[in-house]
Amino acid sequence: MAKINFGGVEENVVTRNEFPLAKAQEVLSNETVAVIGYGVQGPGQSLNLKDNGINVIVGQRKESKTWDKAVADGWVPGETLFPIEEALERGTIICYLLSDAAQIAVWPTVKKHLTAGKMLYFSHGFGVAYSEKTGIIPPTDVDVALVAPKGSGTSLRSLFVEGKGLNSSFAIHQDATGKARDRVIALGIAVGSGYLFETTFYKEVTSDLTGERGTLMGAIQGLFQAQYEVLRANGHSPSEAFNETVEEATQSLYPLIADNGMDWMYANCSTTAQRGALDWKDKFYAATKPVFEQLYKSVTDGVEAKNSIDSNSQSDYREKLEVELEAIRNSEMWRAGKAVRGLRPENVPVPKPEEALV
Ligand SMILES: NC(=O)C1=CN([C@@H]2O[C@H](COP(=O)(O)OP(=O)(O)OC[C@H]3O[C@@H](n4cnc5c(N)ncnc54)[C@H](O)[C@@H]3O)[C@@H](O)[C@H]2O)C=CC1
Ligand SMILES: CC(=O)[C@](C)(O)C(=O)O
Ligand SMILES: [Mg+2]
Ligand SMILES: [Mg+2]
Repeated sequence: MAKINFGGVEENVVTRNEFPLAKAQEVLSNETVAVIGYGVQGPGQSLNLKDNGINVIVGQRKESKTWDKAVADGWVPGETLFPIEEALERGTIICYLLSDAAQIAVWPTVKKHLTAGKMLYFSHGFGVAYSEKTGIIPPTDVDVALVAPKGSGTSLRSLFVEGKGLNSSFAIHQDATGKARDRVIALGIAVGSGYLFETTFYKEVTSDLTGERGTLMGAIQGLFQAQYEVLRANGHSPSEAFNETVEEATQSLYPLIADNGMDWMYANCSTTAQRGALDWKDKFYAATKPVFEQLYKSVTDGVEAKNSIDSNSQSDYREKLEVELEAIRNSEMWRAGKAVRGLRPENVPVPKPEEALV
């Protein structure tokens, strides 16, 4: 493992240099990796594993949209695509990539097929860390570990195809065979991770629930909406408000942060912007820090896990979700956003020269 200094704190990480793909292929050479679930992570991880030369099969409910998607992606029924129970039977490593709520429902079936020496793999600490709520308590004679890609399965696949990779955490909950560490790191490399950092199931779930409710998803919509509404209430057009709130962020300034950090983004904006941003950042920090503290407590108190399980286990979960997403989609801000995206130069057809002259 490489020791890397992150802002003054040394951590052990694994990169493709210490653990090349060839080593991952060797570690997994006698395994059948069964990816259970073909939602968001399932396709990304299974296709990357396959393209990396790993023996992988997919287990998915028959007669579901995602079964059809798996077939469209090249998985062959009866050869590499099976109903869940058959895949569980065939797999020596079970990648449990159903939604966290579905993992609770299907657990009794999974447990039946966890014979000694197999590995149970997750991409979230949820099921095991909240075992008193989920009932997921693996038998003691199997390895239990996780690789949690820090991003959507959609990006895991698209970055892999571009020759890049998402960073992932990994954790070992149970090492029954003495090989859990090699197995999980091999899987982490083979699913297309950038670098891997070590954590525990509990730390993974508490940080992940915080991040997605916070800056990654929840906070960002709240922040965008608040600024957009203030601009609109003061007579700015939707186009102006959307460009100053979202489009400039995602198209120009956030990619600069991604490339070289916040100070570099500031340094590449005007002196006027720099002064204002430096003056106002502390006010936003002070306003939001208590909310993040409240959020973290809600996570560690188990409230967030309970809310997720309660709502995601309902049979009409998808319909209710669609109503809430529809409300966001239909808000003026995101309708304006759709129009703005449509006007990006790459989305505007180039007129033929004679038309352009008219
Ligand atoms: N969505 C993402 O990009 C990320 C997900 N994760 C974790 O990865 C795991 C998988 O998450 P997603 O890919 O988002 O799952 P998902 O919500 O897309 O669902 C995956 C599959 O579960 C199946 N399913 C749902 N209910 C079922 C039931 N009752 N019986 C049988 N199958 C059922 C669906 O057909 C689907 O193929 C979770 O632990 C999640 O927290 C981790 C990082 C990112
Ligand atoms: C994409 C990801 O890692 C999230 C936001 O934590 C999730 O989908 O659960
Ligand atoms: Mg998450
Ligand atoms: Mg996450």
